[in-house]
Amino acid sequence: MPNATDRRLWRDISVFDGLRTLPNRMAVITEGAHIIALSPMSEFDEQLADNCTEMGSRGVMTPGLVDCHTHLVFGGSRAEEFEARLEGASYEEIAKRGGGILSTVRATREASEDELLRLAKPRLEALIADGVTTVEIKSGYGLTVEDELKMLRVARRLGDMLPVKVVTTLLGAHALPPEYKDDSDDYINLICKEMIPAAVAEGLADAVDVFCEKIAFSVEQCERVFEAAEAHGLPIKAHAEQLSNLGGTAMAARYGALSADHIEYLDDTGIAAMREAGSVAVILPGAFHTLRETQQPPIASLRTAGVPMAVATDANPGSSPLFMPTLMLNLACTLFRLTPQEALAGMTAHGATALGLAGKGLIHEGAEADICVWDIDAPAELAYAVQPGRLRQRLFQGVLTHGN
Ligand SMILES: N=CN[C@@H](CCC(=O)O)C(=O)O
Ligand SMILES: [Zn+2]
Repeated sequence: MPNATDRRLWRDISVFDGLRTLPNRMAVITEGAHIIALSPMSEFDEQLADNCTEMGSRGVMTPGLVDCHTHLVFGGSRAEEFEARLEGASYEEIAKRGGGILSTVRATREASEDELLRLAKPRLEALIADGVTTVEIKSGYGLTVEDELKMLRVARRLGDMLPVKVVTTLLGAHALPPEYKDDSDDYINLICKEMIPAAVAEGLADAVDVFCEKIAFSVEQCERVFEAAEAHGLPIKAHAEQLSNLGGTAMAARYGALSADHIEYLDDTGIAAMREAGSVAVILPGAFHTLRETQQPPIASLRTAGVPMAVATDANPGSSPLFMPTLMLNLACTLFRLTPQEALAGMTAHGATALGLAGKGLIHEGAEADICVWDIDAPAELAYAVQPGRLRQRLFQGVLTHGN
């Protein structure tokens, strides 16, 4: 099997470069962890093929997929809640009676770090098998300092043991834990004064996130969390405008949010604030689908405003128990009318920007060799059909981890 230092050559391949499909069929060469040549097949200099391992021809090359919003580390199952929703209970009603996120909190608190790792590994392997090379993993089901750190340690360990880049996000402000019932400001104090500093001290968090919603935290409370994050030098993101329009996105944009996620109820003020701040709109069709939402995110207005749109799985036990990134490409198109190119850019270049990794998720000479090659004829087919098994080859940091 070739190793990372070999030169590898693909011929006559269609390339989606992270933003668009290149007009010509291409030749691509990698060496070590980087792409060293990318040229139209018609201009390919055959001498460059010397000393290259031939990796095949035809098919489609994309950057490795970037899943920029997941909650992969959790205990328990919410199948019963799924059934309750089918019988008419809403996500908010279930949350208000102590189910929903809090039911996962109970199971996650009970699980050891090793147990959470054992449970999360196959979920992440499923994403990797569908082309993911960079993934974000949030905490948010611990809601004590120790349990949040436990989740983040699991996320870091997953990144150490599997061929994927893991970016971690502290989501202490995901739900109000029962022991702080009627004391939500005290819980926000705990996040600001203990949780964020502890996560920073252990190097466990790459960003800080909040759930700004009536069933979670107010705009003012989320702002306090962002102030603490800023004081510790951490970038911020927000679950905002998912179930109602509270204005959390505009506030997050004032703190330079990397992204605002869900945003079904986002209004023009919020869109303008995002454009101004350079925030990415993270579109989560899995949650929209699972919760049978009806309010569409304002795709056309985001497009007109030039706000970059990312697409992610939101893989989690409640609102999006869906662990298949390419399914999200399909849902983003069918539910929200993204074009297949927009959906793919959302899970490559724009997904990377939503993680503060602008420049990743692209194919060009000099780019890192995080690459997927798919057994399809055109990039749009990745969004058009929902069909496991099309990943022919996957390179992570130049190492071939799938195919041959
Ligand atoms: N919206 C809030 N948080 C998660 C849901 C988590 C859950 O239901 O367990 C989300 O992104 O959809
Ligand atoms: Zn989420």
